[in-house]
Amino acid sequence: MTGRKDVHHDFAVAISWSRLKEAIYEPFLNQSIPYDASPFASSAQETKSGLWTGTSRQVLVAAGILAIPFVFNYLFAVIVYHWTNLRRTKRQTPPEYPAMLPFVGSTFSFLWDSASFVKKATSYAGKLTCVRISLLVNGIFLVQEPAAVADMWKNQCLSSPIYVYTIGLRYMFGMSEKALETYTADDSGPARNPHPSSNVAPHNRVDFLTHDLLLRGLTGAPMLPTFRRFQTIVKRNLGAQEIGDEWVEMPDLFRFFTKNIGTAVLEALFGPSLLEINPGFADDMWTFDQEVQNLAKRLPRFMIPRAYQVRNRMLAQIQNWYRYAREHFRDDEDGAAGDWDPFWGSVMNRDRQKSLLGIDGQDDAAMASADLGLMWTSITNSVPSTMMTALHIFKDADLLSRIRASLEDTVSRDASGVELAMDKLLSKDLLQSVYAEVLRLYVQTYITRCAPHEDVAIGSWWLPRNEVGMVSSHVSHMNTEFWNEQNGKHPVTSFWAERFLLDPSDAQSGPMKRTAGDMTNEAEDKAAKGATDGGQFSSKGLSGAWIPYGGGFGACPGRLLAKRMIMFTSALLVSEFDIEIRTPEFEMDSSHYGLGIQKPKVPVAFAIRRRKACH
Ligand code: HEM
Repeated sequence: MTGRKDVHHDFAVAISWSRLKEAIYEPFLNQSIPYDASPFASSAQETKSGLWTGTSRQVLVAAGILAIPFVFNYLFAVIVYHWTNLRRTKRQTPPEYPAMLPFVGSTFSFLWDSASFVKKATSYAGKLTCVRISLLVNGIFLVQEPAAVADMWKNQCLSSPIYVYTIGLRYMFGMSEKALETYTADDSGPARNPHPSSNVAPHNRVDFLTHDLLLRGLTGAPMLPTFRRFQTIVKRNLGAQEIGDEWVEMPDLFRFFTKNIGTAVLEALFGPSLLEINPGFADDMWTFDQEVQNLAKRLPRFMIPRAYQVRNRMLAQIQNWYRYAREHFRDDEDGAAGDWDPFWGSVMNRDRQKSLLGIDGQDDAAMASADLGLMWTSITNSVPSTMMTALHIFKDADLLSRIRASLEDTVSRDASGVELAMDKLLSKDLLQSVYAEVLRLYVQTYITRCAPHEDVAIGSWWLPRNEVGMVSSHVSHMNTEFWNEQNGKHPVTSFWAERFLLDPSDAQSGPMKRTAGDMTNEAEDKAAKGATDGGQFSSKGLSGAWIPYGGGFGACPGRLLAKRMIMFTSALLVSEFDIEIRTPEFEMDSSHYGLGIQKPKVPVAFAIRRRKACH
């Protein structure tokens, strides 16, 4: 027995080949010892356990031998990683983040522990950096160094989201491989002029055509009519709720928002017909949203049947809508239907039909996948962010009364109801700061770029040609090197309504961290007294740091509409209703990390009543 222990001990201390051989062969040798002549086993039971010990040790040792190349490989990767970071030269490719398992690389950590893995992988010596992570199929570059992120937005070659489009359309929104071929073949870029090295036919420039239609539809002339529809529908939806002077208890704030605000987003953008002919569509959207991260992880149908069922149902409902709208919509040669009609909603949808169906391989089914993506993006980002803005305001009585006071010159009422002057509302400092802080705190999205034709300089690194660069908004938003935390009083992980208010005479104010050297005497005095006079909303200098909407030419085309929807809805609720939050403490859910905005993990109960001042 002692001899066996020694073998184990020696193996652990020094891996010597002769000992390993001995350890592997010994159990076989033991098997040949006659039962009754065995010096070790005195019973059948003991023989069995002796054999078991031997076999398991053999397996362990064999595994140990097999692991040796992996261990060396890992150690080598660790050395290269540190070497590259410590001896950085200008314009080098970001180093590979060491991963124990070859082929699989960091896949499991990236998919199942994203928040902490991405945070860990993208910081070196306490600062944000750029790094390559290897995944099952290929690798991606995580880009977090602020200068590199800012360059991602500036460089026209990096403005195409086509890579993430193809991934999203294939795995999340169910587009067929045939239709996807045009997407994967398009290397012409999203700009009006195609990349000089690209040979894609003009009618197949799906990247440009999609982006251009979205920009025109969501930031151009049709945006305001869409927003006005949204205002009318929200007021109609809230008016239809049975809420009077008495408190009404409700179990789930998110449900309240999906019902009243989510349907308003859908109806304003896509018209009432979509929801009228598919009464379950809005609810299906939230079921789909619960499942979408499983689809993004590429889990097969038998593991997540509900995800595939709800997706199929929604794709069929969208195609129903096309048929209905085609049958009922009438326009004349002057385009009298204008920017909005009840069948297609925004003119953008009519234009998308005309343009996108002309692309090779596209049909109604492919179009439905693209529209499901657009619908999901528009509603699942704006509803939770509106809810979190309102929730923070109503949770804090002092903040609520300051916001109410600031909105006094914005609200007017007449016989037809309440009106909010949007030009004034959009420039309210405190409300803008709350909105910006909510997006900073809760948006957990990846912004993905790829330059198919050339290597691109990002900060002091190179992003190689045809490789995918990805920025996590959350990592940038939690950068303690950048954000002002007022010496720990307002950590980046917590909500601070005034974070984006800059008072020039107060060096402790503003979104960015400032050093003591920046302070004037007056500012030092104020800081010592802890005084703040408010200040003005400021987003100056935040281009590589506050990135809830991505950035540059590829930035979210819905951002202007989203800001209007969030600020309008919050202001409307604040001026028309009292809300008491009954579940003040809750955890936020990070399970959608990379795909959008956090929501509370549990239903947030609340009570609501119409404000007496509003009658
Ligand atoms: C708070 C709300 C929202 C947030 C945080 C958000 C965030 C984002 C982000 C991070 C991107 C990627 C941008 C990039 O690659 O640089 C994006 C893309 C996009 N967003 Fe938004 N979004 C919001 C609301 C909306 C709304 C309301 C719409 C539609 C009405 C919309 C439509 C889109 C579309 C269509 C894209 C893809 C754009 C393209 O590829 O050209 N988003 N959004």
